[in-house]
Amino acid sequence: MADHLVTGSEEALSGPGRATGPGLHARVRVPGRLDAEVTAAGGSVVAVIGPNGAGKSTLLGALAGTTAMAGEVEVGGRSWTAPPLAVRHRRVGLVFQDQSLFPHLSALENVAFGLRARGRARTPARARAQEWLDRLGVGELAARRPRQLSGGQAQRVAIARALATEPELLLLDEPFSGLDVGVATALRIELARHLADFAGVALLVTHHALDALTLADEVLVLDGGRVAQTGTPRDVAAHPLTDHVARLVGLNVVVDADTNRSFPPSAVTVSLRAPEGSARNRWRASVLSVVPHGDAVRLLARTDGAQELIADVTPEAAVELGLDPGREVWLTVKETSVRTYPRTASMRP
Ligand SMILES: Nc1ncnc2c1ncn2[C@@H]1O[C@H](COP(=O)(O)OP(=O)(O)OP(=O)(O)O)[C@@H](O)[C@H]1O
Repeated sequence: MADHLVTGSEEALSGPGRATGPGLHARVRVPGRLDAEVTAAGGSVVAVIGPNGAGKSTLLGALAGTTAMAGEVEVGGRSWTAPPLAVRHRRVGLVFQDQSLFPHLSALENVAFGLRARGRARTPARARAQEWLDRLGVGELAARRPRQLSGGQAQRVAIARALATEPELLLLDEPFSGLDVGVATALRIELARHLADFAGVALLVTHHALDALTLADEVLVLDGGRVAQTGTPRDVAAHPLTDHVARLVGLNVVVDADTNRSFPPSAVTVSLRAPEGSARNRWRASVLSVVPHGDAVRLLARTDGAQELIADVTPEAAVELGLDPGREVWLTVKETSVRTYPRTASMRP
């Protein structure tokens, strides 16, 4: 049975400033790679997160029609799979990490290309393309070829190209990776503005908690080709069900029978001697890495039970305790810092 995801909540539909348009319902099966169901309301932004190989790109490829799948895809109440709709007839806008702009075309021609393919005459297509480049802040670069653009500029052109055709589905596969932090931040803010006006469904594959928290209305967590969790960014960040998401949002999660127990790294005490307290809240562990983290030092350690936990300690404590990789330590957390929640696959009914 496919895992089930319901995204695009009532709040997403009525949320401030969100345009609404065609929604998405898909049940996607790609043997050995993905078995998932996605429902998202028009105007919603769904962050797709999960570890490497989880099936994120496979999901986007199946929706775009470039990856063969079984199941169904329905956009705006119209089936794209029965009968199969050719890739070029799917109203999809794609933005990838490596931009995928045509190298022999100028920025303007790249954006106009999609419009021309949809039957617009040359002059209006070029005028519209220029408008979109202007909106993305790269209007003055219209005549440049992709190789004459910086990574951030090229990604702006790619976003302009994707949005210019007014797609029903916008698929963004790690659009900020490979960009400098400052450039990525500026582009994230810019994209948030355009997504607010976007009436279709946007799926954003990302490895960054910040993207999910700032851009998305809903989060879909994939793991091993299955839907591991769905919910609002706030739900998922507060109650991560997978180690991957726990790491992404900077929390420790330990499993205890039918419950997850989560706690922040700042709540973990590190000592060299076995501390008092319940076995539930203390672990013997070996230090794996020690890195600066803001004003603190972040320690990653593996417990005797092979669980990886993170702890933040002061730089003084790190020196005093000799916290180098390989060091055997005890980790303790106070019960009052632990949040307990069920190990269910969805936070929503
Ligand atoms: N063209 C392909 N043919 C067969 N299997 C593939 C193909 N592309 C990916 N896979 C496999 O499908 C599974 C899902 O891969 P996918 O690329 O969708 O994961 P992902 O979540 O996007 O990962 P990443 O974060 O590393 O990009 C993996 O096991 C992968 O090895």
